[in-house]
Amino acid sequence: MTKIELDLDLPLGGSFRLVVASQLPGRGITGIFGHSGSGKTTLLRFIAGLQPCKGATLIVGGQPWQSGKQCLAPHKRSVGYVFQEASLFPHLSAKGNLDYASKRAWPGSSPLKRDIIELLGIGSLLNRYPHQLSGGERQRVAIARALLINPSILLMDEPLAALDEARKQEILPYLQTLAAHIAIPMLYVTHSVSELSRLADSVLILDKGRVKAQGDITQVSEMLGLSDPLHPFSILPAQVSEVHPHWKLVCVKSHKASLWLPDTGLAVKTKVRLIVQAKDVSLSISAHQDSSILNIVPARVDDIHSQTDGMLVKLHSEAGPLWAKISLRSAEHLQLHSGQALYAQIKSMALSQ
Ligand SMILES: Nc1ncnc2c1ncn2[C@@H]1O[C@H](COP(=O)(O)OP(=O)(O)OP(=O)(O)O)[C@@H](O)[C@H]1O
Repeated sequence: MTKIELDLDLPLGGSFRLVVASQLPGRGITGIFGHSGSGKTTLLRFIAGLQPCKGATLIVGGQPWQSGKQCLAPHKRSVGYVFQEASLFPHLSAKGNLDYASKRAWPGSSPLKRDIIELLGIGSLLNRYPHQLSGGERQRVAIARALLINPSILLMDEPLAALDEARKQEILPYLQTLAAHIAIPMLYVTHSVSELSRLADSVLILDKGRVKAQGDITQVSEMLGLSDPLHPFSILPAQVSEVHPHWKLVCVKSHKASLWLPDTGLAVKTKVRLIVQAKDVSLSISAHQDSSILNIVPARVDDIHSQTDGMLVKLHSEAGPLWAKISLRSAEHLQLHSGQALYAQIKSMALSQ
């Protein structure tokens, strides 16, 4: 496994310093998340050898890329890099771009070219030139090209940021399939929580150059959910337990609760993540039987934060940890207090597979 060990303290112009001492998983997608200017791109550039940092340590799969005085030059690091804009050679077809990479592949066992082409669904595009491809197709070819050099790590810096929503939705399933099939670590920089919740197994959250949290996405979900304090949300891991064709609903089990969602064709046992916006959770003292809301779960108040536009309530619910955003009037009406037992009504939630 190509585990990544990082230890760097990098002062950059002004008062900004990037300080990271972490170990990142050797497989799957690790999301690098943080506000603009938090140091995400600088971290990828350091790993690629493009951003020098004296005294830092970087061990990739047991190989020291930087340690003490030793520092591998960028061209000696087996890194695949995918940027926001697909940087394909415009004078080469998609196939020409891929061949360029395979001729320069690092030695060692690598996935087959035809498998990478298939995983990214670009077989029918090979004879086209970059200007004849859509943004999403160009990006899929760019990812294939980055993988064909047989890298030890794939670095992706906001690879979907330049695409419209429809193109993003088109490319996400390919990235999910890649992560499941390619046995190298992929570091994925993004501002998008929905991309993170859909793709990342583990997350490193940067804040002003420091690691604010790191771990499995469910371990850091509370921090992620508060990354925009005005629009908090919760991430709940769940699994489809039942499909109900008559109601056109599926039932998912999240922690101890069973929640109902519109049927989008998911099979029983499919693992999903639910994103629940705090504004979509309301609270009641009793479990209303006469409500059209499908999902009502017992909960206990953990904490209450006063915000400019209402109260943010941290709940321990049968579906897992939940944030609810309610008005000050409702909080007073419910006589809200820590430890109080009540019911959380989840009005809607997004599902990412
Ligand atoms: N070569 C440099 N010299 C001086 N300062 C730099 C340099 N490169 C980056 N910075 C500063 O370091 C900080 C982190 O930049 P970085 O590009 O890593 O952030 P980011 O999290 O990727 O931001 P964004 O999401 O906007 O792309 C910023 O304040 C930036 O201005």
